[in-house]
Amino acid sequence: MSLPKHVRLVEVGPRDGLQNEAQPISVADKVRLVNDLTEAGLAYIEVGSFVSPKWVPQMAGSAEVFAGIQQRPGVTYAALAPNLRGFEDALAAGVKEVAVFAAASEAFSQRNINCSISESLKRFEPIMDAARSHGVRVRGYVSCVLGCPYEGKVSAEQVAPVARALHDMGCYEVSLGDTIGTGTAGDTRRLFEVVSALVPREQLAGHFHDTYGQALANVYASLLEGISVFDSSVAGLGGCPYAKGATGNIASEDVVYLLQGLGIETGIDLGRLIAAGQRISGVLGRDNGSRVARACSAQ
Ligand SMILES: CC(C)(COP(=O)([O-])OP(=O)([O-])OC[C@H]1O[C@@H](n2cnc3c(N)ncnc32)[C@H](O)[C@@H]1OP(=O)([O-])[O-])[C@@H](O)C(=O)NCCC(=O)NCCSC(=O)C[C@@](C)(O)CC(=O)[O-]
Repeated sequence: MSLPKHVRLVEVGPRDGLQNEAQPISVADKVRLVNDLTEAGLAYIEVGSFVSPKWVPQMAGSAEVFAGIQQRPGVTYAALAPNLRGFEDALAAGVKEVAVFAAASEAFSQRNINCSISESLKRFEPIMDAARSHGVRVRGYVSCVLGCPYEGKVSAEQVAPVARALHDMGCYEVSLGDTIGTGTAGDTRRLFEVVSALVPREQLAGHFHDTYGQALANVYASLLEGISVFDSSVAGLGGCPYAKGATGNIASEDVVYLLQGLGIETGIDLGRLIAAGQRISGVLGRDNGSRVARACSAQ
């Protein structure tokens, strides 16, 4: 299969990245990050989550972040919604695209959203109905597609029916998340081979965490499988509050560098992206998790 000419990056740093930080982050810093990412040319930014603040305190204030950002026409600003309440709060905040999130492992589903996989899929149905009537697009996530922090190895055959259920209920795209970053390039190729029998490849995305240093290899393996949408996080921010030991998402800067080297367009200004990552890393007082950003900033 030939490589795609264009890849779309879904920037999840402000959500998946910041949700895991222990220290409080001001609304102003979140707004600045989203605006910086817009300036860097990201066409899709996941800004926040309308989840319970008891479960994920860092995402409290997502409505204020939406109110503060400068939205550029043509850019999608999205949020997670775990239930109808979250969807309604997102709608009230003016959100035009939401994401629902399920898991391929029962134990993770319970720890993350306090219900079984099948209960979660039922919970999404009223969101899909409400989204349709308000013209809101819905993206779907499946977590733990290559491994679970509680159950260990997860097979592609466990993932495929969950991805299909999200697709069948109307999610226009399903992102497959290697939540704990244990997957290898071989596992990734097999995952997309199996899942694409039930969901078209053009409607699948890859979401890789870099815990074992395999994320970039997994992006490349996915490209070879015809996948052309990837979730990534500026400065490699992130982890998952319900996946102990999971490190950051793959760094957006590193993915852009890989894609540029392959002659694949993203529309992203790497210099501006690096600057955005340096700034938020400074705010958080942590090392920049992007190797490309670290190397470029050292020059
Ligand atoms: C789903 C629930 C709410 C169920 O949690 P629950 O406790 O079963 O829900 P409940 O309906 O019994 O409500 C409990 C309390 O939460 C409130 N509540 C209920 N819903 C909302 C809402 N939408 N917004 C704000 N508050 C809400 C509700 O009002 C009530 O408040 P109380 O009466 O106790 O004061 C909870 O488990 C939750 O919020 N979980 C979110 C977990 C999460 O955000 N995880 C991280 C995102 S997933 C991820 O990172 C993986 C991904 C996507 O990146 C891909 C990958 O890497 O794998």
